[in-house]
Amino acid sequence: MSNIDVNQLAASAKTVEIVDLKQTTIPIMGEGSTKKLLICAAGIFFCYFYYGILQEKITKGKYGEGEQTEKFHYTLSLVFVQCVINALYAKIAMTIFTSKERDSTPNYLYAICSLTYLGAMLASNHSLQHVSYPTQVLGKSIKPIPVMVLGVLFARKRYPLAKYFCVLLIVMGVAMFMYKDKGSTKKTEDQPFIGVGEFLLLLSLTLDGLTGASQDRMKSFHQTSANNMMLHINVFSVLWLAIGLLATGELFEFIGFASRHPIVLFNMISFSIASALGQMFIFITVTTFGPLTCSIITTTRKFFTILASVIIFQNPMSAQQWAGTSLVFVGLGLDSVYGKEKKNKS
Ligand SMILES: Nc1ncnc2c1ncn2[C@@H]1O[C@H](COP(=O)(O)OP(=O)(O)O)[C@@H](O)[C@H]1O
Repeated sequence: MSNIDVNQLAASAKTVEIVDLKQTTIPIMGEGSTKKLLICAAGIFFCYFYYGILQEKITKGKYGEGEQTEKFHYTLSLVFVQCVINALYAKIAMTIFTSKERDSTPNYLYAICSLTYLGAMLASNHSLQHVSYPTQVLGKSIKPIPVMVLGVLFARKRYPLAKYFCVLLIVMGVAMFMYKDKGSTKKTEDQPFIGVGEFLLLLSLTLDGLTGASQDRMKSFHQTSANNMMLHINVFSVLWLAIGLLATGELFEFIGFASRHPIVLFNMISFSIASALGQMFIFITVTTFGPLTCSIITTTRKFFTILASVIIFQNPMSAQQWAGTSLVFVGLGLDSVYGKEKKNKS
């Protein structure tokens, strides 16, 4: 990405924020912003595609040979490295592009948001130790629903009725597309209905919703910029994680693990660079179009990635997957027409 691109994105983010505040509580989609939305979506798709591959490689990979084989269970350390690199990236971007940005966002809002953001990431990363990667992706596919509901409850967001309907169609479509009935792995009677993995996914979704609500508040009441949001949320997260790493003793266990398997460091740093680049687009989307639009992009990203691989490798699609795909496209199509208010009359 060239310097000019980043500057243009940042400048255009600012413009839309100002227009948004004056005229409406729901993002306006002018021609320029549609282009920007597509650039952000493409950036999120590309960076998080690589992010997903590395996440699975790190958390599900086997380290060592034979009896010496070890599993990776250092979620705090992984998210710590990720947040450090995210924060560094935001700081560099601010120094180079927008050093004079004023920020009226109170620190307590950043502190709360970083706790929920971090909790959501830790819970979803940790769930991978209890459920498979496809199950985690399926569970998190309903993310726009908690983001929308908690935004309405805690950030006084208001959406047209059509928006609720479109979000429901998209989420149902993605979930239908992802869901695979595993007939052979039936639950036995003494297995609980909700296991640890499912509980962690529910927790992660709730925290995603609360993160969205606090970001909605920052956007509406403080016009927080993308770089400021990215920097402060990650710096607070680094602080919480440093406390967690020391309190649990994971830091020392992880240092031992990394010295036995140094490849993990390389993968973690590549993962974090993909995360930082992806987060830049995430925060531009959040501060320009709001956390709900962002969660729709991140959710449909997973769907489109799998759909692309099905098409590229010419795998057959089940009737359920066709139905799911149709729902997603109908939902996205209707959303682009009816899901937003053109202008606030007041
Ligand atoms: N609203 C947001 N604010 C900050 N970071 C976000 C937001 N949405 C997503 N992210 C970042 O992007 C990562 C991937 O998000 P996503 O694709 O929705 O997958 P998941 O939440 O299932 O891990 C998150 O772990 C987080 O680091």
